[in-house]
Amino acid sequence: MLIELKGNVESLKKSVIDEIEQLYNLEISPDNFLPYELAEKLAHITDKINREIAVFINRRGSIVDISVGDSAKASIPDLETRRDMTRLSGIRCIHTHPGGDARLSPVDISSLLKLRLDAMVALGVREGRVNEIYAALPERDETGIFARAQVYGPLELSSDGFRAFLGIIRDIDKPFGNMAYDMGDEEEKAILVGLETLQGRLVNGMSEGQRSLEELEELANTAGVRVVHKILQKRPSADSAFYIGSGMAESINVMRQAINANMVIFDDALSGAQVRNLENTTGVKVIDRTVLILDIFAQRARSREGKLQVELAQLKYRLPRLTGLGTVLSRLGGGIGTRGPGEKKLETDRRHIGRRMRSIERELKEIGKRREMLRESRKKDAHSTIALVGYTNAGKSTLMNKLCDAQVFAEDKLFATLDPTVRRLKLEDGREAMLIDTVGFIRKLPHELVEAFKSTLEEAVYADALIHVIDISSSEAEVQISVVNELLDSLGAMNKPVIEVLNKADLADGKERPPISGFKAGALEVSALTGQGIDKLKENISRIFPKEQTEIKILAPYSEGWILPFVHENGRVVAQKYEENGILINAIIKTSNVNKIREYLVGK
Ligand SMILES: Nc1nc2c(ncn2[C@@H]2O[C@H](COP(=O)(O)OP(=O)(O)OP(=O)(O)O)[C@@H](O)[C@H]2O)c(=O)[nH]1
Ligand SMILES: [Mg+2]
Repeated sequence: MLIELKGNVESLKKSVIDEIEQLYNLEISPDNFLPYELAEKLAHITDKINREIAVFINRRGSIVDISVGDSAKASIPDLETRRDMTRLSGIRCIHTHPGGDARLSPVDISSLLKLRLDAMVALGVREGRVNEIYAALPERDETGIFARAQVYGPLELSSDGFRAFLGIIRDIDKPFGNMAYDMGDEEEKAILVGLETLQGRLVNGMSEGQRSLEELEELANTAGVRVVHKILQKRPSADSAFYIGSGMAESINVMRQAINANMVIFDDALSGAQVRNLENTTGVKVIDRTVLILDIFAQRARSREGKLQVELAQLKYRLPRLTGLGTVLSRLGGGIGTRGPGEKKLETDRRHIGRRMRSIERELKEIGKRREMLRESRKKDAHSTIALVGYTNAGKSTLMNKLCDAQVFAEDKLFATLDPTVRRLKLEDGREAMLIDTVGFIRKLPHELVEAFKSTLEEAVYADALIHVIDISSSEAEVQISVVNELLDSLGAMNKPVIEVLNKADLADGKERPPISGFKAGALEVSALTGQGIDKLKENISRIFPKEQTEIKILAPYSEGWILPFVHENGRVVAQKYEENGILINAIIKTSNVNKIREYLVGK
């Protein structure tokens, strides 16, 4: 399967294509201008096929493109959009000349300047070896334009000079004079695009399409992208080729040049073909809501399990869309959509993806088993478990901190929590429950993510009860409630007591609350921030576990050797003391088990 190989490849043997594709896997250190291994491999392949191969490398050392045939045909038009015209593209081209003569052709030089490459390097190949090397670096003219080239050569592969090139390139690339240019050339500036397909109900004067787009902006901000424009197109349904109308796609191309945007983010999941078409027409990187959410998760995942889950979701999403995202994204070399958990670059090779997915799934299964054992041991502890669920940013973690006097990370950003966190919750009557903080929900949550986070989400499925945290200050509360309920339902987590909590009541204080429905009459107003309503909430929590556990004190005679193991098995021993006539045990056990040892109870 050919993924990113371009140019004249039809007549190549499968084995050669494989060999060329393997080049993508080469580890290239950012300070190695011309890796020895790469040069040797290129020479070897060139000798076999008797044709030019061009490899494009960015400054981080990633190969962003490979093309076979004539280097002049190796077009990388998207480089234009990457940076200001007064700066270099940050990409160098290393290509071969079969026949041994490495002198650069006029076409080589004009490609260098036209594409504002960092360097154009030619390897003359003779009998499978690098015979000689020529390299050209661009130079600015008086006005700062890259109009000339400085040619170096003939050089040898072992030459130390190559190392110096990287420094020279950095110097050349320094901003010229007082030319105005955007310091944040790595900053991602996006146009957001949504669809208004159905004439839904207006909430606070906004349609569902508008509100979803607002949320997309929040997601973009969370991911570190600046939103420079938002478009909502009214259409009866999404276009299969472009999602929006093709005319609209073309006008986005004009618009993004005018306002200097370097990416377009769509509010729904796009197919690979749609991404490809949209990227071709708009001339910039195109991503969708799913990629954005996955990117946020990738940035935030901390635990091994979380990281694996996110990577798996990313790969699942990517696999059927490789032709779309694979080409342009990888060429652009970075940013949203290319990051894996921990800044790892995502795999773009289909076979590798398959292999990686299987290995992640295996490891996750192992971790899942351990999680299950943990759950079992909690059960044995006779501890009831309560899971905090709710829309992202509703205040789940803040509430957990208040209830348990804990210091769980909470932040006014989406998806602050990814890993389920467990804390002990002391109830007024001395009993204890385990409180579990979970990942927040969001509308249009990518199903790849739900799938991958199943074992994490299962914490909610296996909990004895749920606390559904609702941000009552949000104008979106109603939609958020139904999104959460639907997701819980689909996970099969609804068949248990649910306490609904209307959080952030402090913000609504004094203000008329918009009429919101969708929650139960008994829903409790609280503020996780000020503590308002928290005691009442604790009472409610105690009430849903009617004496499931009881604290007992017994004296087990030494003749009744079964008692201590029985208590251990069915509860949690708080203290035990060996006395003259037996073992004095303090324990918390399930109420249903008290009868079996009732005759040994000693007061309370
Ligand atoms: N005014 C006010 N702000 C609150 C209250 N509860 C939480 N917040 C704020 O809301 C923001 C989100 O809180 P988190 O506790 O991180 O929300 P979360 O539900 O855990 O969010 P995710 O983990 O991202 O799903 C934070 O800035 C909190 O300070 C509240 O009762 N009143
Ligand atoms: Mg949280």
